[in-house]
Amino acid sequence: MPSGKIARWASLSHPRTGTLAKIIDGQKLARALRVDLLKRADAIAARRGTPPGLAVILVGDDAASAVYVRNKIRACETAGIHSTCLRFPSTVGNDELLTTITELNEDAAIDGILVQLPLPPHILLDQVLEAISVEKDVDGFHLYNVGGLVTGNTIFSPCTPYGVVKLLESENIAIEGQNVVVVGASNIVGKPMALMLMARDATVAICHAKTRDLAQFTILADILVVAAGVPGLIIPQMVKTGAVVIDVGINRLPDGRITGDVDFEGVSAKASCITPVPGGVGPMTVTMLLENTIASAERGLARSGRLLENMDS
Ligand SMILES: Nc1nc2c(c(=O)[nH]1)N[C@@H](CN(C=O)c1ccc(C(=O)N[C@@H](CCC(=O)O)C(=O)O)cc1)CN2
Ligand SMILES: [Mg+2]
Repeated sequence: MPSGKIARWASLSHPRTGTLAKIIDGQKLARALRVDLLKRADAIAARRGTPPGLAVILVGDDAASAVYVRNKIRACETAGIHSTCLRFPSTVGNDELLTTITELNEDAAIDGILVQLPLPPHILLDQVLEAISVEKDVDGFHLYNVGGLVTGNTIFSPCTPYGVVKLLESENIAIEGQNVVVVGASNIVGKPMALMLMARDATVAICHAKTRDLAQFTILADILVVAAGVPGLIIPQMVKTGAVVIDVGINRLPDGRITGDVDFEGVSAKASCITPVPGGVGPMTVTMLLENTIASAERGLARSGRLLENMDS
């Protein structure tokens, strides 16, 4: 059961058409998915003698990044993934990062590599992301994988939008033919989210900081995905009755608590389904990182199996 305030709303809620939205519990789904991930990781370890491996590169001393990385490392432990965190001071040179990534690309025990964002401004972000082997790019930030979202050839989907798709699927929420409005056009959430939903035949509009009269778009959304980084941006008047509302925002309040981009209590009275913050999309982001890492290891095994077959024939 969800805890605290979430539990109070969950107990009052009823599906889809009621006056209080159903709360989509990302924590619960993440826990359920990790049971299966652990089985897949164990199967990989049994076949190749080493568990799936993830390398995380953390640069500088951003407190939030350190927390996210710690959570990823802990999540790996629960899913049978071996993880290693390589920490660098904020003064690290671009070349040192590139050398490290090259070594990790060649390391057979490492199936996934990610560079925690944001990076200090002197680091050439594009160069660093492009240095990661596309086959180990478990964040899905490499240009090849980003481009693959357009053409349907991506190897890894970026974790946050992938988590949103899983949440929608878990609730049997139809995507095909639905009007989707994505608020926020970042490279790591808004843009890939829009592409992934287009690939599932939704009609998608992307709004952003320069959009005039945001409400005229959001009010049309059957599914509203909000990743703007503006606390309380979405109020009930901006939401169609019965809409599915996915809040990807993570904003830290002065008292240390985190809140999303959606007025949760107000919008819950209008939406049919809604994700809370925390406990909605966030836990799914980390779970999809585990999924991508395990999928990478499975693909590696399939490749080496094919190689052996070719040598036999
Ligand atoms: N290399 C990457 N950098 C960043 C990513 C990313 O996917 N890859 N995304 C964000 C940060 N992030 C993961 O890295 C992330 C942020 C928040 C959560 C999360 O679980 N949030 C919880 C609340 C946590 C809290 O209380 O602080 C929730 O919403 O329930 C997961 C992952 C930017 N950088
Ligand atoms: Mg959340």
